[in-house]
Amino acid sequence: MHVVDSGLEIDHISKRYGEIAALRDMVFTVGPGELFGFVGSNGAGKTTTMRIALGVLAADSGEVRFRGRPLDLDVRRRFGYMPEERGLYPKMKVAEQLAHLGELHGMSRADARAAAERWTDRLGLRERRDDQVQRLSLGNQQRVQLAAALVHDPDVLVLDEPFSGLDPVAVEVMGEVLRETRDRGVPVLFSSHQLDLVQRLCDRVGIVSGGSMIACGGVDELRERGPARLVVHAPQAAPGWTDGLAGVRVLGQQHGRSTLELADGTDDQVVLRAALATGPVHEFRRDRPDLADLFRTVVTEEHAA
Ligand SMILES: Nc1ncnc2c1ncn2[C@@H]1O[C@H](COP(=O)(O)OP(=O)(O)OP(=O)(O)O)[C@@H](O)[C@H]1O
Repeated sequence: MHVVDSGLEIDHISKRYGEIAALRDMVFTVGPGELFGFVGSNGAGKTTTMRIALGVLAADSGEVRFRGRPLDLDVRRRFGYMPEERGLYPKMKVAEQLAHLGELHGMSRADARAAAERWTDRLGLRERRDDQVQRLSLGNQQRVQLAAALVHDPDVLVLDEPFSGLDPVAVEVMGEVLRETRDRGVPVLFSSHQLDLVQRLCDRVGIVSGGSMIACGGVDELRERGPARLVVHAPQAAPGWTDGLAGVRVLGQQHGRSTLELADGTDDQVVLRAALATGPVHEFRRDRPDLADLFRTVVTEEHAA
C-alpha cells in the first residue's frame, strides 16, 4: 500500500490556561521537505502550539499527527526541538552534552560522538567543544542548542525563535542548516519575529493571532493577495505630485522615490505619465507588499473584527 507522507499535522488544537484561551482551533500542516515560518505578535500562541506539536504539553482538544500517526513516544523520539527557554546543562561541556543528548535519543555512543563532532564543526563550535555551556556567549549557546536539536538526525524539526540574538554570520549558518534539513525531506517549523528573514527563507508561512491561524500559505502567494504597489523614482517630483490621480495612495516618499498603493483596476500608465510630467523617471516598477506589511494589515484587521 502506498502511504502518502502528510508531514506534521496540527489538527484543530485548542488550549486554555484557566481563563486564557491560548489556542483556538489552530490548524496547519508542515509538509515533508517544507520550511514553515510561524509568525505572530507576543502572546499569539506560537510557543504553546510548538510545545503541543512536540507532545510536551497536552491540548484540550484536537490532535497532532506525524505521517498520519498520533504522537507516541516512538514518534516523539524522532523529533528535534529547540525550546524558547534554552534547556541545556550549564556545567556540561559542549561535545559531551551533545553526545549525551544523542544517546538519550537512542544513538550508540560512537554514533552520538561522531554526530556531536560533525555538528560542532558545521556550526562553527569546533574551538568550543571542551567549554562548559555556561561559559559560552548567548549566540554560541544558541548554536549548541541547534546542534542539540539536530544531533540525532530528526525526522521533524521544531525551533522556537532560533534566530533571536544571533550575529549576521550565525543567522546565515542557521538559515543554511534549516534549508539543508528541509532538503533532506524533513518538515521544519520555526517561529520568528524577524519577518524579513521568514520571507527570505520560508516555503510557507503562517500568521497567528489570538491563538488562531489567520493567514497561511506560500510566501509569494500571500504577498500576491495584497494590493499592487508602484515604486517610482522621479527625482524632480515635488511632494503631492500624485494628488488628483484616482486610485493612488501614497505610502511613502523619500529622496524623490515614492511608494504608491494602487486600488484594483488603476491604470499604472496614467501614473507613469504624471511622473514623466515632473521630469525624468529613473525607476518605475510594480511591487507587492512584503511580509511585514502583510502582517500589519492582517493582524490589525483581525483586532478590529
Ligand atoms: N504556563 C502558562 N500559564 C498561563 N498562561 C500561559 C502560559 N503559557 C502561555 N500562556 C498564555 O498563553 C498565550 C499564548 O502564549 P505563547 O507563549 O504561546 O505565545 P507566543 O506566540 O509564543 O508569544 P511570544 O512571541 O511572546 O513568545 C499568552 O496569552 C500567554 O500569556
